[in-house]
Amino acid sequence: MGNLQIGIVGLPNVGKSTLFNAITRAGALAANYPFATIEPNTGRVTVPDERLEALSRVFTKGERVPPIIPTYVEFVDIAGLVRGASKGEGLGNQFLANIREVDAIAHVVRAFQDPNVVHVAGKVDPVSDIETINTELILSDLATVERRADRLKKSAKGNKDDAELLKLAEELIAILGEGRPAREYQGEMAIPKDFGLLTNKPVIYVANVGEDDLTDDNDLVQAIRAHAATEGAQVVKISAQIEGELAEMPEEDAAAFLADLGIEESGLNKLVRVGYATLGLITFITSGEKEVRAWTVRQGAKAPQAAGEIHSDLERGFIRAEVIDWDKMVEAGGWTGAKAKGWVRTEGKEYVMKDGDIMNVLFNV
Ligand SMILES: Nc1ncnc2c1ncn2[C@@H]1O[C@H](COP(=O)(O)OP(=O)(O)OP(=O)(O)O)[C@@H](O)[C@H]1O
Ligand SMILES: [Mg+2]
Repeated sequence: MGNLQIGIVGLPNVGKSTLFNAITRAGALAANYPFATIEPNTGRVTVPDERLEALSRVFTKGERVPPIIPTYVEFVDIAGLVRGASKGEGLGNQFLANIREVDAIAHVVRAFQDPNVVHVAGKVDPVSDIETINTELILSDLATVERRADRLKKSAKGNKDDAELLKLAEELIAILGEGRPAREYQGEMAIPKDFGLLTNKPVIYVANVGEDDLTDDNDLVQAIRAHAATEGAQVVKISAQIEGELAEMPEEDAAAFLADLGIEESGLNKLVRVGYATLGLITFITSGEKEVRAWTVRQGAKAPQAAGEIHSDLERGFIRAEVIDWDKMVEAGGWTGAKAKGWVRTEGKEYVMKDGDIMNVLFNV
């Protein structure tokens, strides 16, 4: 399924680019004034996975250490949205198009009190901020679906598929028109990806706090959590500023720094992990002396589909797969040992992949 893509939204000056910089270390301009981000930016972060390191050690032969090829999550940073963005206020609306294709939305909410950083609404009120952004996303989707419905009205005559799409579009217009997100649509049709709706994507709220508030939830974070709970959405608490500092450090220093702050995991790792969980994604691994590589599939994916991630030939010509749990492979010390112990299973076309499976595909060309 390629890399998971997450679009970053939020009001101006809430810390989106600071977070994005931490992600890419690319130095997109983060500045203390609204609309610092005037170009769409895409950056990527590796999905942290200790299993790959353990396997790379297993398959090391003398000097030859197999390279680790992780999976990535891509983030798209856009300019802050203000009230009226969907109607052309500010710069935000033109950039919404840049996140219509992403898989999920990270909604950054300011939960730090710093009088030196200007808030566009003049006060820090996360629930009101969230509602402002969500309203703009809904209005933007409403405009998108209305345009689509207009086109469908012409093509629906005599075209059954388009007639069904028109019905769907009209149901969506009713929902969005009531100020509700498209994900509340309960009908039987799946909303096609090419509708390009924003409010149909899963949202993760990112509560951006100051470094003193990383351990205990401040009032602002509590308010964000309470709001997210009403939507069934996850909250990841981070300090975008601290993430920037962490991104610059060697790994051991970063671990010590996190311990000093009293937290176990960097905010970025948490965000990536929650993103995978929210979208129901799992990782499988291909592993040997040549390389140790992670791949992403949706939960429920069967072996041929997983093989297709590696190459379409492997899906088309799939015969069977040799599968073993990654920790069994580490214990056995390689394919030969694992086979001798009888730990390598033969799985067919109906096998449902599990997180942490190592797979070797046998196929016909
Ligand atoms: N956790 C934090 N604590 C304190 N200050 C922060 C924190 N996160 C970001 N800031 C500061 O807030 C200001 C705005 O940050 P940033 O440029 O990342 O916002 P933005 O959301 O990208 O804004 P825009 O929509 O205008 O592009 C910067 O001065 C940044 O250093
Ligand atoms: Mg920015």
